Amino acid sequence: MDGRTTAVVEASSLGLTFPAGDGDIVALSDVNLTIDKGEFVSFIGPSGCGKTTFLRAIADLEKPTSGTLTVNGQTPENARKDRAYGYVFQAAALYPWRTIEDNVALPLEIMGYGSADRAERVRRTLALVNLSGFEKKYPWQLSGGMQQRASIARALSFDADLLLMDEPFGALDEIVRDHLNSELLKLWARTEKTICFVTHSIPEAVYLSTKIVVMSPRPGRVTDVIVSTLPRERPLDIRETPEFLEIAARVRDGLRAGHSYEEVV
Ligand SMILES: Nc1ncnc2c1ncn2[C@@H]1O[C@H](COP(=O)(O)OP(=O)(O)OP(=O)(O)O)[C@@H](O)[C@H]1O
Repeated sequence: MDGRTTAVVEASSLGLTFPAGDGDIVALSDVNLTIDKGEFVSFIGPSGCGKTTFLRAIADLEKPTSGTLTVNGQTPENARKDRAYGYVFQAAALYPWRTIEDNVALPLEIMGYGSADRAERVRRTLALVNLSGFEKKYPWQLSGGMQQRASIARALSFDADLLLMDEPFGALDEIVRDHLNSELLKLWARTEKTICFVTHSIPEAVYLSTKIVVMSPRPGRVTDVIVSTLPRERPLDIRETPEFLEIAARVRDGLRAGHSYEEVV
């Protein structure tokens, strides 16, 4: 961070095209977006609108083909080298032969943290996601929701300020998802991380976010950016309030406007 800006992610006229044999695929086109420190930003839109590509570009896993993208005021490559982000995938992607604590410690091992520091960080991050006491278990001994919490702990273990989460709760049933949503909000409040979160769920996006980015496909672009008027502290029953439903309706309208039903098979 250069001290002049609080922008964690800044995209300006960002475009990203994948070359393909039968014509290029424009995954992102003219994306302009600022994500400030401490924001919780959700990306919502139909399949193929470029949500994952945008997250991967922030993480320096894809290279933009036009425009500019900065992360903490730096190029994505330098931000990656600075360990600016933790990444949480849809599947927990834990190694089955490693215990939960050894899974969480893995990035720390790769980054060369000493064993005492590793142990302390594993203890602290497992406590953050309410998994204290499960250190010695193997992933298959935990429920899907607990596995996903372990993968969040792994992403948090090296203290990155930015957390990139690609549909982390998409495969979980609704009750577990509700629970993890409210836990994630508490974790966000406690840690003051900046979170970029991909989802297909309107209620999830509205419940979690300070800002909702609505995207549409072909080419992938941002069609609406909704700044939430909900308070930061959100009990689950906030989802029944008129204010919540109003934001959800605006997201739904944005999704409808960008959706071509003819192309759905
Ligand atoms: N490595 C790649 N090579 C070619 N095309 C790609 C590649 N990665 C993504 N695409 C294409 O880019 C577009 C955007 O993909 P992306 O995965 O970002 O969409 P998404 O909004 O995350 O979709 P979903 O909700 O299904 O995960 C899609 O048309 C996809 O097929």
